[in-house]
Amino acid sequence: MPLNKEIQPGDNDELTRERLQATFDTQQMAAVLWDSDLARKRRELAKKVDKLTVLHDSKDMAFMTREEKLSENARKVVQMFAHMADIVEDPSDYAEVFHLSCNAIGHEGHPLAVHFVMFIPALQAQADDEQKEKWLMPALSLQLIGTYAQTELGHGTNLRALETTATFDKATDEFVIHTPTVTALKWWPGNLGKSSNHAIVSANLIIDGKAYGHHNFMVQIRDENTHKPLKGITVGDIGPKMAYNASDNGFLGFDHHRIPRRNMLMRHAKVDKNGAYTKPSHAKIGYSAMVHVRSVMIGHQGMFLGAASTIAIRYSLVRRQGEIKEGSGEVKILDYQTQQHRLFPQLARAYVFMFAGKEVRELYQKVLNDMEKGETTLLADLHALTSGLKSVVTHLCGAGMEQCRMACGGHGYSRASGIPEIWGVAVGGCTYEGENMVMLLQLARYLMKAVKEAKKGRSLGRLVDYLLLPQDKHSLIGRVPQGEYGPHLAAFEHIARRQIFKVADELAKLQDRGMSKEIAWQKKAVELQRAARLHTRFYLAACFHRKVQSVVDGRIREALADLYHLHLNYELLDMVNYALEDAYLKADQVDFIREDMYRLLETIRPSAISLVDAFEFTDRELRSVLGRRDGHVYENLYKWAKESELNRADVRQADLQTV
Ligand SMILES: Cc1cc2nc3c(=O)[nH]c(=O)nc-3n(C[C@H](O)[C@H](O)[C@H](O)COP(=O)(O)OP(=O)(O)OC[C@H]3O[C@@H](n4cnc5c(N)ncnc54)[C@H](O)[C@@H]3O)c2cc1C
Repeated sequence: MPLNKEIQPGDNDELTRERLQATFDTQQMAAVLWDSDLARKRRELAKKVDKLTVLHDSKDMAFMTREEKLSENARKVVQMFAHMADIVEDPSDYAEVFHLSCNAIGHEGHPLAVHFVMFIPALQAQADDEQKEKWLMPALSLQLIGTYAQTELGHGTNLRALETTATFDKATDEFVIHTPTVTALKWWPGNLGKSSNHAIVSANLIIDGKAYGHHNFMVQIRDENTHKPLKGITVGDIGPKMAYNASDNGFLGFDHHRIPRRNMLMRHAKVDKNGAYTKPSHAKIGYSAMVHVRSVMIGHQGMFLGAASTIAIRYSLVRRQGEIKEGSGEVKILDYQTQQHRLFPQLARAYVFMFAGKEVRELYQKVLNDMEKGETTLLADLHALTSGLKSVVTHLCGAGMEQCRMACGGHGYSRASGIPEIWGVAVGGCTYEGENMVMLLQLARYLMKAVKEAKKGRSLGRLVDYLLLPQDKHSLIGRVPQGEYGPHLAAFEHIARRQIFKVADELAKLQDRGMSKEIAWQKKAVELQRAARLHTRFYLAACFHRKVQSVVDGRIREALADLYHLHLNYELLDMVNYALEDAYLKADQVDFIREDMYRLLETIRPSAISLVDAFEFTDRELRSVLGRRDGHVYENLYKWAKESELNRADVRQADLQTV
């Protein structure tokens, strides 16, 4: 039995030869990436979806109009729920259901996406017991379909400036929801435009003329039977986007629309019938729905980059172009060092983003459990961690996927590669759930607080403990026996710590000179977001280290360690200017890192196919001709092109206009 369980009869010979070189069992590696139980569930689920033709794309999504995509995904999501009990082992297992959705529907969205990703988690976290009783079961059984409406046409990041109002009317025990200006229209919420009949709406709470800031309200927006917008409500779709075009992101306006007082989500903040307001125990407690999405999106981004890496690496093993040695025949493009240097670091990032996603989901679960008991100490840590990870991971994913696309040459630019669709979806993550730059600055604020504590010899939280440690003057990279990577990780730590303290000192100096705190912050904002990025990249490297250490199987651990060491080298070179500034690294050490990175590219090359096979993406899920598991790319590219709507007739009426 070959170690690589992906080998199947009928595969392209080149890929089979590649797969026979595997030094580890791909299914065991899949268990490290997904956890063994989920990996098993994913495999079984994919087989069931293969047999259920109602869940298959009726034609390639690339050839569909937006309206066709929306209808197609509405059809499939209904079928998905109708067959849910036969396909998934545990419908409450988010990861399993997400895998089903990736196979059946893809990444461009469906009418129930925000309902499950944001609406239900927001209800779970912010509704009180009585409200949960009323709305949660109907939501879970799809009697009501909801979205999360926070962003407005005029304001996204600056939540304090949101204009929608919820004014308490004591006489009727109701809130009056109103959109006072065009810029107050809710804008962007997913599945608002056409699909949802309810929305959790963020609005500025006003009682007796006093504003209490934005709070969340459950608002029915469409009739349950006719699906028509209710009186006083204007709702529609915001039009086509870069991607997510199977999703109906929408706009929403209210004309003095009345809802019962008890429609304010009251687990934390409360308003009684006399208009008395009780504030939440923690200022950020209402953000839990956003933190939830951030905590799942890290792993999803890892999956997106993993998918793009799978496509590009498989294709690079099928594609031959040019010769390395004249006369010895065309080589697989993955044999070029430049191609390896382009792709393997992206693969390593995909792995570590998946691992970080898992760590963060575990922390989120812990924070949720704590919050049930009224304990909120870890919420700030989680907020800081997810803010940094969300920003760094989405940014690096976007950049990494673009490398994957370019590595596929012209065919990468075709929708047949599948990369443009995944890329478009992935980079949306740079903006939603908190715009990246803004999130980095929020993490920077936390880091500046942590410096203040560190200077008093105290730690603000586990993730910033390292700020208490002394700074080494010089790195030991290249000065310890070959194969020891402790000094590499120490370099990440050093670079992050130095930048964090440096910018804290600079801020303090500006303020000592009489500059206000706010203006000083502006003067150092770019340096502050750099500090946040470096802190997060250290976290990611340390997370990779923890994962490698936790693996028991020797062969898996060795293969994973190669990827980890490549990651350390590649990322360090990417940020080497910080280590050169204070002469922490010397030029010969930088050369050492580079040479070791080139060595690792060669080491990883024979395992490349197995490292991507280990993601166990199905062809149905990848939706890529280039990334086909069996490697039969060319004949299928030709077949795919023939499906183009422009090929339906040899000559169309419009073609005659130009002759
Ligand atoms: C695909 C997608 C899906 C979405 N889904 C939803 C949804 O379901 N529900 C919902 O409510 N919203 C949704 N949104 C909206 C999203 O949450 C907002 O777009 C996001 O919060 C950013 O707000 P904005 O668009 O107003 O950008 P802005 O806040 O206007 O930001 C524009 C630029 O200004 C900069 N900037 C802004 N403030 C600062 C600051 N304080 N310091 C430094 N720089 C700053 C930003 O860095 C950015 O570069 C979605 C958006 C997208 C793209």
